[in-house]
Amino acid sequence: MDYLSDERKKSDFDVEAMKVAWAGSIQEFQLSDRMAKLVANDPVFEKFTRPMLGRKELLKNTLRKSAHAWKLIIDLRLSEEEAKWLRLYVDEPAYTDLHWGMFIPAIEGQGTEEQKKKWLPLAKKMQIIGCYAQTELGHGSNVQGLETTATFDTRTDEFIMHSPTLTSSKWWPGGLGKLSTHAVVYARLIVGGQFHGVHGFIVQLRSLEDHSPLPGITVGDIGLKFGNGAYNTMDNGVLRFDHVRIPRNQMLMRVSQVTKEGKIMQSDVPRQLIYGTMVYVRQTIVADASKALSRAVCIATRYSAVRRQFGSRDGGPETQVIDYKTQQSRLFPLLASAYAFRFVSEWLKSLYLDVKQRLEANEFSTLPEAHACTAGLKSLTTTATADGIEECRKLCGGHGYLVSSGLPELFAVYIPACTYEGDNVVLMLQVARFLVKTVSELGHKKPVGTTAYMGRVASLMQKNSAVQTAEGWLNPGAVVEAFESRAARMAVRCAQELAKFGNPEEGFAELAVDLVEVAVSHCQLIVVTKFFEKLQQDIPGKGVKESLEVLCYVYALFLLHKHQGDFLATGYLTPKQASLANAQLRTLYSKVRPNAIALVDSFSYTDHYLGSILGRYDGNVYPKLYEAAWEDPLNDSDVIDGFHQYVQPILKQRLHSAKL
Ligand SMILES: CCCCCCCCCC/C=C\CCCCCCCCCC(=O)SCCNC(=O)CCNC(=O)[C@H](O)C(C)(C)COP(=O)(O)OP(=O)(O)OC[C@H]1O[C@@H](n2cnc3c(N)ncnc32)[C@H](O)[C@@H]1OP(=O)(O)O
Ligand SMILES: Cc1cc2nc3c(=O)[nH]c(=O)nc-3n(C[C@H](O)[C@H](O)[C@H](O)COP(=O)(O)OP(=O)(O)OC[C@H]3O[C@@H](n4cnc5c(N)ncnc54)[C@H](O)[C@@H]3O)c2cc1C
Repeated sequence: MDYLSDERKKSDFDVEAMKVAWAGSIQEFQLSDRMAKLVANDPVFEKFTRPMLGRKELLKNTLRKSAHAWKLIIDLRLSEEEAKWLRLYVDEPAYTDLHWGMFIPAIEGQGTEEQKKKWLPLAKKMQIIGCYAQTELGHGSNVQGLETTATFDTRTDEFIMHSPTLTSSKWWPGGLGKLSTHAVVYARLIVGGQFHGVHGFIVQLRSLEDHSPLPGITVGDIGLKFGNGAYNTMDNGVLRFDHVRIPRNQMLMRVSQVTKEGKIMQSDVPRQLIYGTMVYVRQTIVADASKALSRAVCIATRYSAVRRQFGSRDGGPETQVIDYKTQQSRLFPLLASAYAFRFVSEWLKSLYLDVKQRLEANEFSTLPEAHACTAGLKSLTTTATADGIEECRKLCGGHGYLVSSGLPELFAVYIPACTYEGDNVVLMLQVARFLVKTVSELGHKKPVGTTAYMGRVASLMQKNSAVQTAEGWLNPGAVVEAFESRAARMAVRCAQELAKFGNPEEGFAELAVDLVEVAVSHCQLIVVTKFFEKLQQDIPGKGVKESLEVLCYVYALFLLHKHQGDFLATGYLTPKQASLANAQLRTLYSKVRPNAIALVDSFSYTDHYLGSILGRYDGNVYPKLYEAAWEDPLNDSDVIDGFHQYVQPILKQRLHSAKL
């Protein structure tokens, strides 16, 4: 029985076509759909018991699933794209993520041709397992502050890897604790007693025979992390070196080379390329944000249509909570954000692929913008997604707090995304630096790409919004101009404040809070612009483009409402215009309402992937919640183990004193 079938009938667009729009293309949709079904129908990938497993069982279970996934990849000859979808739907962080997601990309981006030829085939056949060992106990954000040393010994043509202090212990790398045989280790290069910056080195950690740590290496897991199950399927590790020797050719040498004689040779490649793996991963994290948020939103939307509270008339049914305006005002902007992040991630991927191609051809001019976009959008989307998942939990009331809602584990797995791959505030400060630089160069350098609007700064500073009616806000030009003006005005104002400081670094530190707000406004402008640009494309299917248009305006006007202080303070909007935008937003929520279930169905998530009783496709929530309760191990017996030992004596004492 489909309890949501009435809801599904209300929609006015072609859901199958929307699935394709969400996936990006028919090929991508089919590929993803095939992998989703493959995983959902395979009992090895069951995940309901995960939160109840102890750490050792949990990790062993993850190893079993990873081995099974690898077998499927080999047996079914899955392509790399298919394998990525398979990984998504298996839905369990594992050591293999860092192997494929960071170790291999680090060698690809920073290794010489010779190094790639040697290491990549081994890694791609998984004959070695690698991780990305950058962060230390004492330093994560400040990469130049890392303490691990790699000292070149000209006599033996080797580097000596050493951890001179407790704080230099590598700390956090995923896959390091128990599984990796190798790591790309970031360390201070010391040649002839001189420090030559931080570089990556390929270091073998464990024997390929019996997996025991090699001499001089101390390695282990850093311990339990937030939440049951969740990220505890990953062996985040600690690593120390005691004068471990590696051959010279295991320093990744695309950026700088050390010769046998101990000479440092700089190639034309900028040193920032050492940070290149982070640019790649941040871009993938933006795509993951849309997946995590859409998943939470799908659960909360379906449940909001099933759940009824208050409002019964003449004994009729109560009101579906999705019909409360307050519920809509919390849920629909998140639904719109999921779509917005999906489309901006599509754009970011194409930007990244373009930069990658240029880097391969030794063309580096677009690297700073790629860094700013990946850092800023990673920060913006992960912050919004982490907050959004928690909001979805609240939108599901008490039942959202049950593990069987799927939301607690999703939240616990997701929130470190605000920290890993760059703390979100630290990353926004990088964007701010880029913007301040752009403003300071306006006189002699034409801004391009995502900062092109700064080239029109004079008019953006003068022109105010012309919107007169609520309908007036349904105009891409009006909306984009509002976001451009806000971002440009905030950036210029901040740059003017900065100029008052004799020492720019002092000014940057003092104005950091304002600078982060400038960076956020710039990143929001990117997301809004890319959503409107997406709508310029051919999007087939009845009503699909129209529904996306509604979501695009919801996303933009919700942000405008939330940050109306910025829009008003910069003088671009009047209070009347801000309130017209809010009125339009209310109207838009009413347009979303009949399509809400169809819009989340368009993510095409299987019940296995959602892992949520509240978000079941058929809406059959209550019987399934009731059934699931009885599957809890506490309900194996009517009288709980420990009752006779610890509780009964207390009860007896009460009876005894009652007699007195
Ligand atoms: C066939 C089978 C296939 C099977 C497939 C399986 C599929 C699995 C795939 C899974 C895919 C993906 C999964 C990925 C899993 C992810 C899980 C996450 C794990 C998390 C990993 C980590 O956290 S790794 C550690 C990350 N650490 C950080 O991010 C540190 C943050 N700090 C920094 O980035 C920097 O230090 C800093 C940006 C803060 C810089 O500070 P500082 O001011 O000191 O900088 P510098 O002086 O060094 O340099 C400043 C100049 O450099 C520019 N800059 C800075 N960063 C970059 C960059 N990244 N790129 C380019 N340029 C950069 C900066 O702008 C300055 O420039 P100028 O102003 O011009 O000088
Ligand atoms: C689950 C997980 C997996 C991870 N996986 C890996 C991995 O595989 N490999 C790896 O190398 N690392 C990994 N990390 C480490 C991760 O990359 C770092 O934790 C991250 O980069 C943040 O650095 P930090 O811990 O030093 O934070 P800190 O920099 O110490 O941040 C603490 C606080 O200080 C603030 N702060 C710091 N600097 C500034 C500044 N300049 N201005 C203003 N505020 C500032 C931050 O905003 C934050 O609020 C992982 C971390 C987690 C949680």
